[in-house]
Amino acid sequence: MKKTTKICCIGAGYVGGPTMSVIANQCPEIQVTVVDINQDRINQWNDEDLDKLPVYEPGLKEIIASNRNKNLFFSTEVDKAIEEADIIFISVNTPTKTYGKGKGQAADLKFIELCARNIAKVAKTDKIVVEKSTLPVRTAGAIKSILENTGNGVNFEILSNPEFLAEGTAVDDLLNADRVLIGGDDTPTGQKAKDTLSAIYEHWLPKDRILQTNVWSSELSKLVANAFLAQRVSSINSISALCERTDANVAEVARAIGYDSRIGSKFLNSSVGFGGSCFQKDILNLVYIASSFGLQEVADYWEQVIIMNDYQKRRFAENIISTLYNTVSGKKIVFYGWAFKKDTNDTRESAAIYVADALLEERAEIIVYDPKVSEKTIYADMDYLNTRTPEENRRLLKVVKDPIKATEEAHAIAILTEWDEFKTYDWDKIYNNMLKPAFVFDGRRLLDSETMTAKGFEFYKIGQS
Ligand SMILES: NC(=O)c1ccc[n+]([C@@H]2O[C@H](COP(=O)([O-])OP(=O)(O)OC[C@H]3O[C@@H](n4cnc5c(N)ncnc54)[C@H](O)[C@@H]3O)[C@@H](O)[C@H]2O)c1
Ligand SMILES: O=c1ccn([C@@H]2O[C@H](COP(=O)(O)OP(=O)(O)O[C@H]3O[C@H](CO)[C@@H](O)[C@H](O)[C@H]3O)[C@@H](O)[C@H]2O)c(=O)[nH]1
Repeated sequence: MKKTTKICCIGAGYVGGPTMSVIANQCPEIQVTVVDINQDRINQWNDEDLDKLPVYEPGLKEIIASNRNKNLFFSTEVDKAIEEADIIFISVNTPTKTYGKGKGQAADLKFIELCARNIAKVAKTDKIVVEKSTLPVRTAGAIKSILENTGNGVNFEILSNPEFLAEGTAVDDLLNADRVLIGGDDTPTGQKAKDTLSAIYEHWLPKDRILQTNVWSSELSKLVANAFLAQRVSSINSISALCERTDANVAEVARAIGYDSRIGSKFLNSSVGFGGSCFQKDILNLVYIASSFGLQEVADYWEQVIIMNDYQKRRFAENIISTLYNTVSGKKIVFYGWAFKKDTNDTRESAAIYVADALLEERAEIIVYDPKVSEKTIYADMDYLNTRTPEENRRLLKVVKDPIKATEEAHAIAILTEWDEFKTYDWDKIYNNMLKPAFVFDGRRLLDSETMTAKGFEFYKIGQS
């Protein structure tokens, strides 16, 4: 009888969970086990109530419902899953370092190293080890060294297979990936490992979308893809500031340039600034790598993308303060949205956090409504900044479940996430609820200026005067 292929994925987060669920769904003959050291997270993945999964992604709960405990398992038994697996994906977090050399820029690889050491300790048979996490170029070398020097003499092939899914569209991105990148050695065993991994994706993707490269190109391409995408957002955001001074409209400019097929129309939506766990972290990592090779001009070039993003968030907050007669002290400002983009419950590096912080420094009172983000997460985000005490954060910022009631006696509304439901609200009722003049600051260019102005609002939209 043919032996069942077994996959273990270490790290049941925003990447490990959805990626492995889709692999299990598309490859019924493969057994997939996703492991994590965080017992709470695993409990959530195993929760009977599919609305309690730790990651919200459209289409995900349906996939989990039809595969969980058939060929898809979530567990804390890390060693057992490693031992049994033929292929091990490492999908743990690689945050920006907060200490020591490279603090504030370099990727913290301690979780990766722990995984490598654990695999080396436990593995008794040959394994393919796949870097799914985003890693600095040449990390595979470090993993290889740990595995070969501390292992039990078994053979490890190390592949780089960065993930390109975007949150909010993870399932669709996985099912219809533009490309899958597989980096590995050109040796016969390296080629065999690349082909084994490729065969998994070939279950649902055409072969010509699966690119094979050397390991270093694959690792670097992931950082570069994110840097290019973020650069587009910062570029259009820089132009939004100019539009606000010149009566040009950033959407019209984006459309006009996007029609040029060399430029393309995607990723030109001006906003309050990009967030998410990846863009900033990966660019900082690129900046660190470039400067550690003495390429200061390269480092400075990419750092500007972050500087522009910080400027955009600051500019949005400052515009609220100056428009509200240069003081927001004691004024009630309602935040519509806290997630870093729509259709996700993820708030990492969300612009909302930094705008809230700037307004709280000016003693505003903030009321937050987000359809998917919990009160606990919002307070954790604010406390993490360490700008003020947790008690002050809870006194000045409230989280509510009724977005319309929240606007009673409010001085202003700020739109921080582009949730579709905000477009469907009864804005006449909201107008009546608010103090006058009723200000709306649209950081996502979600609402129509003419309609909002006709209703009586003082309406400000990023990138439009
Ligand atoms: N979030 C995204 O959209 C996205 C997309 C592409 C790539 N990435 C990259 O993928 C990686 C994972 O990102 P994420 O958003 O899923 O992170 P995450 O924080 O959501 O999940 C990581 C998980 O790994 C677990 N973990 C850490 N060390 C462990 C260990 N030694 N053993 C077992 N479990 C361990 C943590 O408990 C956590 O649950 C990062 O490198 C990130 O840059 C993320
Ligand atoms: O035109 C745009 C496009 C995006 N954004 C913002 O940019 C941030 C990132 O958005 P997006 O890239 O859609 O989501 P992520 O989940 O962060 O995905 C990025 O980061 C992932 C993690 O590395 C990669 O896998 C994806 O390919 C890459 O798109 C969000 O705050 C968006 O609101 C804009 O402001 N304007």
